[in-house]
Amino acid sequence: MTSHTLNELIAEGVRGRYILVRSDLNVPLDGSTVTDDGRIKASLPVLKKLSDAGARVLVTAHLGRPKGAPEAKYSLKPAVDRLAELADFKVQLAADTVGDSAKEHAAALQDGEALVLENVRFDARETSKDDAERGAFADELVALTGSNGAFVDDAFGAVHRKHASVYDVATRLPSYLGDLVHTEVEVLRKLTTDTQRPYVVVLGGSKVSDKLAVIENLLGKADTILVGGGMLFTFLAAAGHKVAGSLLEEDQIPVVQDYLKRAADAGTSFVIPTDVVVASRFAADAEHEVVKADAIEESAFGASGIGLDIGPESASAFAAQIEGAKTVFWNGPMGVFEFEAFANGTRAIAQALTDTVAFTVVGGGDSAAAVRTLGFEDSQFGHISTGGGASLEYLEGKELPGLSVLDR
Ligand SMILES: Nc1ncnc2c1ncn2[C@@H]1O[C@H](COP(=O)(O)OP(=O)(O)O)[C@@H](O)[C@H]1O
Ligand SMILES: O=C(OP(=O)(O)O)[C@H](O)COP(=O)(O)O
Repeated sequence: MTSHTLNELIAEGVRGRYILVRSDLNVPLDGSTVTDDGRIKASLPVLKKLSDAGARVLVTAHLGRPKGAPEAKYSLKPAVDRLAELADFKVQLAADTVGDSAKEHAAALQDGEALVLENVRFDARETSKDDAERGAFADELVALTGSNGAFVDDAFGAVHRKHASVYDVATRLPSYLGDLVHTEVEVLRKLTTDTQRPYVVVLGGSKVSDKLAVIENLLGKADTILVGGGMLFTFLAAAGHKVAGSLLEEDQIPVVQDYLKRAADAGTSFVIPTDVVVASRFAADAEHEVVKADAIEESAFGASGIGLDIGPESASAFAAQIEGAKTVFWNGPMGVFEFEAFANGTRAIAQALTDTVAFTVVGGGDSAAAVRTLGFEDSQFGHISTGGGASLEYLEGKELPGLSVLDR
């Protein structure tokens, strides 16, 4: 990758210029409280560097997956409030993304100040598959930078998204690689060019179809894939088991059956949980019990039971695999760790990663939040990446639109 860097932009001079920065401020919230500010802290250095150099910083970011229209629960306000607390320069939030509020606040911005535009995904054009629609939105974002603007992509967690604020703005402005993206890519490059084996990949979380797609290119690259979190139920269903009310992507069952068929020839083995924690409902205080993975419907909750964590036997089996590994990449919590009763699987995996001598990388907003919430320190892991899907797609060897668009 031979992109222009933020330091080159600073050397060119940014005082008084509008610099558009894509950050990843997609943090977990409990109501309006940020429960893990890791991504905000990781985004701050680039914003500060630009502020210190006198730029007028326009920040774009997304939060959650709103459906292309404003929705109060997806406002960036909690994230921006936290950013403003941490920053030693003025940070404001516009009430819209490219509307009157954004234009007025941008026009009033002083050197060294930052304005965060409201959630880019409040506009359906941000994520459109139609190039012209995304382009029109990108034009409106770029117009806020006046005649001498530039773009810095610092949102590592979103580099795998061909979205207007990630990709299309970079085709319209002189564009630069942010320091966070640079650091993340350097670590992952090392992991892919000099992979020490056995190489174990642990997958979980709730973005099931995104992550199932990634497995295609991990076959043959990873020695072992440990399957937990929401996706494990699609694996169980693919093996012919009933999963009651658990998260299930029915249309992905044939895809998983195909992976299972090809795994041995590809030299990759899957480890699927043998026991699961099943709950009566999706709640912190739900009744729950451990059952065999092939007997989920036989729990006390019958067909309405929901699998919310891997069981203790599976957690031990996963930990043993991790103990024997030389490289471990982990994305996606093993269960609904936000509820203490269903955090044990995730805790066991985090513990195994901290106990092993292997090089360990944890990727993903919620995975990083999980290890911190459960009391682990960042320094106990080889690297904590701000991007889950992004780092998985990098490890797959896929071209990432947010990176390739910055290539000179
Ligand atoms: N069995 C499960 N059922 C429903 N949700 C789950 C399950 N296991 C894990 N999750 C949820 O997955 C979410 C994180 O998923 P994801 O966004 O894919 O991870 P990351 O942000 O680390 O990439 C967590 O909020 C967690 O509660
Ligand atoms: O949270 C994110 O990704 P992750 O859960 O894979 O770490 C990024 O902010 C990207 O969000 P998206 O997966 O809704 O595009």
